[in-house]
Amino acid sequence: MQELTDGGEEQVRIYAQLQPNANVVFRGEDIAAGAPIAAAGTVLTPAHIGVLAGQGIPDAEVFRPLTVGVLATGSELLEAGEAWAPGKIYDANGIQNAARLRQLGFAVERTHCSDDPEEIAARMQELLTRCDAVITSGGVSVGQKDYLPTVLEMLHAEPVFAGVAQKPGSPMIAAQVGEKLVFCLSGNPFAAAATLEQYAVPALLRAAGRREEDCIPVHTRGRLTTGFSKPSKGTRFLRARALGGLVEIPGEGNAEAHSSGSLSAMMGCNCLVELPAGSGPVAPGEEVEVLNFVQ
Ligand SMILES: Nc1nc2c(c(=O)[nH]1)N[C@H]1C(S)=C(S)[C@@H](COP(=O)(O)OP(=O)(O)OC[C@H]3O[C@@H](n4cnc5c(N)ncnc54)[C@H](O)[C@@H]3O)O[C@H]1N2
Ligand code: MOO
Repeated sequence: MQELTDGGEEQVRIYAQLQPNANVVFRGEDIAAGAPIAAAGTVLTPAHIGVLAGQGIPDAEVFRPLTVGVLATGSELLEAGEAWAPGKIYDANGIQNAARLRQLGFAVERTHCSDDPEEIAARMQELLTRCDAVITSGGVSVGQKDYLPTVLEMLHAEPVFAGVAQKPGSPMIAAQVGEKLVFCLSGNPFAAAATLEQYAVPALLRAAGRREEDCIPVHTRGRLTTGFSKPSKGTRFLRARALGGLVEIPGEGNAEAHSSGSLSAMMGCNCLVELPAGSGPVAPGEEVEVLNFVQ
């Protein structure tokens, strides 16, 4: 290296002993000839694409991106931008679920409809003809206008499971219409977001061709920097931010920030904290189970 000389042009004094092959990059040093670059089912990151291009490989065989139909149900729903009227709320679930699915590489067709079983069935049928799977929100519980169970029967859906023993999102339903998966999530916005991560995202990513271990939220343990004041009779999932082994539950001192109907505390969160059935309040310094959102 010229920094290890006196810089002489005609005669040069070299200050360091040369080592054979020092500072030489050998052919095949980065990737040996014939070595696999990525196993089947690997998500191609910019680094994978860079390595492929560096080997002169212009294209790679990939799975077809799946299209997911996102249907928000509820006669109270308005599209953001529409004029508000009494009794109405803006559709947050549809847009949030669609954005999350797009972030994971899915194509999305999004729409919303009223609490009318014929209309829900028609919209779901349309989405099923064009999409590989459908995610709905709202109308899954036992209220008079909760028609999703009826609609699934109308479409001769095969149940996969109905109900999950947790808060939030307990009344969700997973079913198959023909070969296609349908997830009917609760209308409460945080319940929809949490169960999308826990149940729909892993199944859809697996169907899209990802390796199984890359489809499931990774479980880690973390130490709380903030607490949660309510006891948990059943299994409870809280939205949280995990970084470097520390976990912050947002909205400290305000358990209502964690109600299924509140969404804003979800901003900036990257995981769910699992509080087992029968837990009391949790305090800073305690260790908790963390489910990291799939990247
Ligand atoms: N008798 C019982 N009632 C309820 C039970 C139960 O076990 N027994 N479970 C409760 C739980 S837990 C949940 S979760 C909800 C789920 O109900 P639905 O899925 O039928 O949800 P909706 O009533 O349609 O909506 C709930 C809430 O969320 C609002 N919402 C709906 N869609 C959207 C959207 N796209 N964007 C924003 N907000 C939305 C809706 O207006 C309601 O306020 O059932 C309980 N009941
Ligand atoms: O499951 Mo519900 O989301 O607890 O309100």
